[in-house]
Amino acid sequence: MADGVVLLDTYFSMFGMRARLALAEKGIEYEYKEENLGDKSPILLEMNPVHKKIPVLIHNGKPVCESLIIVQYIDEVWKDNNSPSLLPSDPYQKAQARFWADFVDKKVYDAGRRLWTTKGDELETAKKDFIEALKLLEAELGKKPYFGGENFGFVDVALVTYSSWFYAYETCGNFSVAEHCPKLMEWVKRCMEKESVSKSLADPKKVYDFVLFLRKKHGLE
Ligand SMILES: N[C@@H](CCC(=O)N[C@@H](CS)C(=O)NCC(=O)O)C(=O)O
Repeated sequence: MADGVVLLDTYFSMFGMRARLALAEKGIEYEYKEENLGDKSPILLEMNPVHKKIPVLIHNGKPVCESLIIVQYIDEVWKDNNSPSLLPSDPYQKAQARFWADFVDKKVYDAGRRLWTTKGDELETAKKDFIEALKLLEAELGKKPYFGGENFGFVDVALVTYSSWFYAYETCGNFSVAEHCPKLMEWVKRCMEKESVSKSLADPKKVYDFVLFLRKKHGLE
């Protein structure tokens, strides 16, 4: 494998988008390789033999796996680039940022997935869980412009990629994020004003078409 930076990814992945976004924030040039998860490439299997999942960041031939670990790696390796650090230097603040990013992975991902893979009572529970998780995040954001405070940071990267799935979640679940969490939607708009964010996130309409395709495949439509 040649030197440099390669990202194994898929367009629709909120995890892959985190890596794209962190690389964009730091202004890193890289080779993008779109994976077909139905027919995984030998390089993906070689670089992530444990989970066999995207994203994988390959830096000078060496793989880094798991999106939040990739974002932290990018933040540490390219810390002298012109953008501020994504993670705070204070150990307590850093622990808090990691806590909320972990919360996103545990609660938002799980409830979000149930929003487009279930029906009836299960869907109602998913909706309740999803809104509850977003409300907790909205409270954590408080009056700050970003989760990172004045600067866009680690939790912002972890969560904002989900916003490209909101339209699909809302349509499948028949609810509105803005109605329940207006401040969080203002934060999404604020983040989208950053070029690093807008260019890294998938088009919500395309995400919805993709979700419809998966729902048909699994007999949900
Ligand atoms: N915890 C992982 C999750 C990555 C993940 O679930 N990737 C999915 C695509 S969104 C994948 O590669 N799935 C392939 C598979 O499960 O076989 C991360 O944060 O990177």
